[in-house]
Amino acid sequence: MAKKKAKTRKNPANKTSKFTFKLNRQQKVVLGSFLMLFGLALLVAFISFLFNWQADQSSLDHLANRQIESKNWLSKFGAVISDFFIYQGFGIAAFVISFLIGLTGVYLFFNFKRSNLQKFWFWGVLVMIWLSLFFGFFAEENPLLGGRIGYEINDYLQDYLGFFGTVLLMTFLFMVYLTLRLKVTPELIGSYVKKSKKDFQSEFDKKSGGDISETEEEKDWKEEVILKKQKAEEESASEIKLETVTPEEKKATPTVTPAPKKEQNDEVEMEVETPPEEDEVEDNLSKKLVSDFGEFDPTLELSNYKFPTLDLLKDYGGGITVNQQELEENKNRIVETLRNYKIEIAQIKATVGPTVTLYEIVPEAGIRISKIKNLEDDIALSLSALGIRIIAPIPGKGTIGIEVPNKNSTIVSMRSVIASPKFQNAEMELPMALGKTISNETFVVDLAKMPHMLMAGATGQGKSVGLNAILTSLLYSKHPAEVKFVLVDPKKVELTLFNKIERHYLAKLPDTEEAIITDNTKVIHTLNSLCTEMDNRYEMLKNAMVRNLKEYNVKFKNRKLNPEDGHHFLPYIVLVVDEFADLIMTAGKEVETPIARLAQLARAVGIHLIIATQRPSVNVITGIIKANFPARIAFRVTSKIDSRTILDSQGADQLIGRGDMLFTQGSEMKRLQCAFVDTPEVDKITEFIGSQKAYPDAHLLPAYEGEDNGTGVDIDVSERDKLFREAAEVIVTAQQGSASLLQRKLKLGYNRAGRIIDQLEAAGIVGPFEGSKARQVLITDLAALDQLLNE
Ligand SMILES: Nc1ncnc2c1ncn2[C@@H]1O[C@H](COP(=O)(O)OP(=O)(O)OP(=O)(O)O)[C@@H](O)[C@H]1O
Repeated sequence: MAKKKAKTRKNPANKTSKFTFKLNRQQKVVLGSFLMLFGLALLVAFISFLFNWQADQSSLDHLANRQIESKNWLSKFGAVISDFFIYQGFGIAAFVISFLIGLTGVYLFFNFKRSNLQKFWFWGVLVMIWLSLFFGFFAEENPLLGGRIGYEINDYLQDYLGFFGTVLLMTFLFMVYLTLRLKVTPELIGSYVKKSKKDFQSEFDKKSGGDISETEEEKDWKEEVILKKQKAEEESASEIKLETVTPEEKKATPTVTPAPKKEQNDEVEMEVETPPEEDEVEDNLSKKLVSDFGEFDPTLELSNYKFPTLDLLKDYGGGITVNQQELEENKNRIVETLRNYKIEIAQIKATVGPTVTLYEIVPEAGIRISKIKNLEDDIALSLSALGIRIIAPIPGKGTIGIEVPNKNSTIVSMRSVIASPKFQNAEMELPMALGKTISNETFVVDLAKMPHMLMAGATGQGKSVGLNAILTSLLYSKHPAEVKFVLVDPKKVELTLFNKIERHYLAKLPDTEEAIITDNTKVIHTLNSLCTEMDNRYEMLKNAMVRNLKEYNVKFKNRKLNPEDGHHFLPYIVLVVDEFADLIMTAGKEVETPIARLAQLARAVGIHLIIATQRPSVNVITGIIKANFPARIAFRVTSKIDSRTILDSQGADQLIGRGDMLFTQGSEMKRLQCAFVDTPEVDKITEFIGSQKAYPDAHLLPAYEGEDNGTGVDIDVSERDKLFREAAEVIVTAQQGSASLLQRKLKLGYNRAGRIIDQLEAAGIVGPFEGSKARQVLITDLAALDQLLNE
């Protein structure tokens, strides 16, 4: 039993070796010793053949005649086999064969790892052919050196490549051997030459030094110096040794396990067989596909697509101008105001941004931070400026920040942020260049990481420009195959420009005219369709055994997923909703529920949401929405309450408008000046894209089957799920009509549980869909259920 087990156990060390047939240890020893001796015999026969080949020519013709003797040390066998390998074969290069056969014997006999052997054979045979060609070329008249093969190859090459061509080819092959097999590189030769030069020099020095007689004193001094030098060298060597060797030793220690002592009385010898590793067919297939066709390129269909150029964006010119006088005045006022309240400042520093200047102050020891914070309005009054914001303390800096708006603000052009290396070199999935920070650095974030964003701001403060800036960033960085937008614009005027890129970048419901959604019912349909798309994508991810869209696409590009199984490259989908408040007011739960579902689940499948609203009140941005939108942008809002709703802290009410904004992604809050992109610029960009070759249609989302005609009341009884009854019992017992309950209790996938719920609704067991609440259960107990189902 134990033996059997041991036999089937794999030895990971031998994973790489692949054999076509299996030998046990005894067989290996027998075959190994045979091959070793056979290799030796060949060697003897070959050597002997070199001396006797002419004399043995006649014996070759009369093999059967026992009267005719052969001079070869291995007689007729030796003569025949040598003639075969040397004269008819590779010439003296055939010695390599005897070596390879002998070596194979050694490997088998001592049970060495065979991957090295394969290398020996591969390179051995190549060397043999090369040598044969070499001798065939340079010693054509001596058939023993190049053999027939050398002669023929040389003849063939001379016909096609000529004399020089053949020499060049041989030289090239020689270099290939030196580089790939012997790992000889020009650097190595260089260092070798240097070393031998040094050796030569020192030898020379020694010799010439010996001639000149040194005084005893000089000798002593030299010896001393040499000794010191040696000592220092030894020391430094031992130091280096300590550094380099220790980790290796450390690494080796835990893995070294003492080899089991061989039993002296080995009565029962256990044999461990290592079955060959089976190749993973799929993996092999994908590797083959990749090697044949290269990685899948999703951009191939629009391979001539040209990204919009920078000159489509306007340069609003001029960087930040520092007004020394203004800075000085502001500084004095801040210091004075604080002094009036007995707050002394130890240090003050100003950083000039595009719209605001940050004055960082370090108060004298013992000053309470809250005291400064409370002086916000007083400082604003003394500076007679709006939009003062006090950050006390600035996280991670240990200073207090006072942001004061500049008299003349600078426009941050979209062009400058798109052209910045930060954006151009951003290794992000969905990079968005939002604008510039207070220290005038371009601020780029990844929407894929956020994973959803909420944007609020009173009217005219820069929301639409902000949305355009985000969309522009994505247009400048992503190919139409990689990202699709679903645009919801109840105002009907803000996003219409993007209609031009419908067949490049937009996604829409099938059988709809316009890709940009302006109508409330269509919004509901589209949101539900996105939920279906999300579920479908989850199913695909599950089948592909990956966790997120990025991994899925990598796997698909590597041709590890078969398109015939329904797999295809998945673009990111960015849903942009402008005027969310308007939607919620008119459609309420019908919009909130799918938005909440998408926000909760869609991140892994590459669906990201950007929602903008004028009115960030609590009935618009509900708890569930807020909880799922960690990234928030606030433009200027009208009240502290609005600021709290959107940012969970005040500050947005202190902004100065025109793209001045606060951005938070959870913890830290950043003040930014939003990049400005004007409508004509967006027009030019969409025109540039729209005039290029496009896909036949916009990206189609799954068709939405409305509740009235879809999940319908008339689901065929015969189409009920096998677990229908069981599910009904679970629901009735728990008196809770939720799909997730079924998922947990019956261990089902989301889709199946959802379908069962629909069937339960059709059977009148649960009530209709009620948004985020669980459905009402219409049957009170199991008896009633039995009665209903048996009817
Ligand atoms: N980043 C910015 N830089 C400079 N000016 C800006 C910026 N953003 C907005 N503005 C100015 O503010 C004006 C209004 O901006 P925008 O149309 O984006 O406001 P909004 O918040 O979308 O308003 P509404 O909610 O009424 O649509 C713009 O026309 C522009 O002049």
